[in-house]
Amino acid sequence: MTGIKIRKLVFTYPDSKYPVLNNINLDFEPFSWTAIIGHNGSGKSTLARLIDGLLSPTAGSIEVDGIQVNESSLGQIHQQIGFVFQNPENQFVGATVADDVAFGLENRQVAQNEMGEKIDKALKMVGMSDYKNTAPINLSGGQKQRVALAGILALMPKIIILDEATSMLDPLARQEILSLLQRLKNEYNLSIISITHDLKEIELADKIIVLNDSQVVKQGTPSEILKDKELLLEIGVGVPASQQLQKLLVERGINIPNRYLNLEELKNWLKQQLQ
Ligand SMILES: Nc1ncnc2c1ncn2[C@@H]1O[C@H](COP(=O)(O)OP(=O)(O)OP(=O)(O)O)[C@@H](O)[C@H]1O
Repeated sequence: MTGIKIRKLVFTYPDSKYPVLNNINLDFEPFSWTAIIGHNGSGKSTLARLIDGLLSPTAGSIEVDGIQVNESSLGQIHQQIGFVFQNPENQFVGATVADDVAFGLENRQVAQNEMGEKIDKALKMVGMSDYKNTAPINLSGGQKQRVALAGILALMPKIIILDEATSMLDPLARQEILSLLQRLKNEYNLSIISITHDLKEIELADKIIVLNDSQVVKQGTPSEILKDKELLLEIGVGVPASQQLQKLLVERGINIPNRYLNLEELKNWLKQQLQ
């Protein structure tokens, strides 16, 4: 079980007067998908870096799976957490896809005779076995993110943090990588934390955390958060198309359910009404 417990967390960058995060209390349930949303500069990436121990809290505490995140526990924490960033190009170090996946394993000093099997398994998990000997530079954006993911999965983390990991992908590649992550999460009991501005990605979460003005201003399920149009506009996420359509239907006097419906649910509801 890998949950994360954050208590009274404060973080101020050394050259800044004001905290980026101020008195944050949060729980991330094990095996869950949590989306962190908020406008640019609201502290989402900073929070992720604090969870991974890349930054140290100014005050307060973070526990990952019962282990306090601090300098002496960094090795243990990094074994549990894998990061996927926005631009996969920045994550590549190997001349081939296989070399690249090997990099993290080499850092962990995995024995040479176990390496091949682990690389093959990770590439199979992300559907990239056929590209083992390809140079990463020759892959599409979606394929690059799959390889970056394989490099992380080879290390068998329990938590994957996606820091705007799908933001550079086209809609199809984005959908593919999100479906892959959903499948992997269920198959391997992973916890996912996704920092995102993308509504499709937000909808996948079990829980959404909204950051604003260095605080957690709201937490809830996608249906609770995505029907709050004012909040979504304030943090620059935009209002889901289904919500805009729902509003239009209500204005036309159509008696539509008073809860959040995603596009698929709205389509099905309309179909039923028209039968
Ligand atoms: N290394 C740093 N030193 C000083 N200030 C920083 C540093 N990194 C980030 N900041 C500041 O901290 C605030 C939060 O940044 P952070 O990257 O966590 O926000 P974010 O919500 O992830 O933003 P975005 O959506 O644009 O990625 C911003 O005001 C940013 O300028």
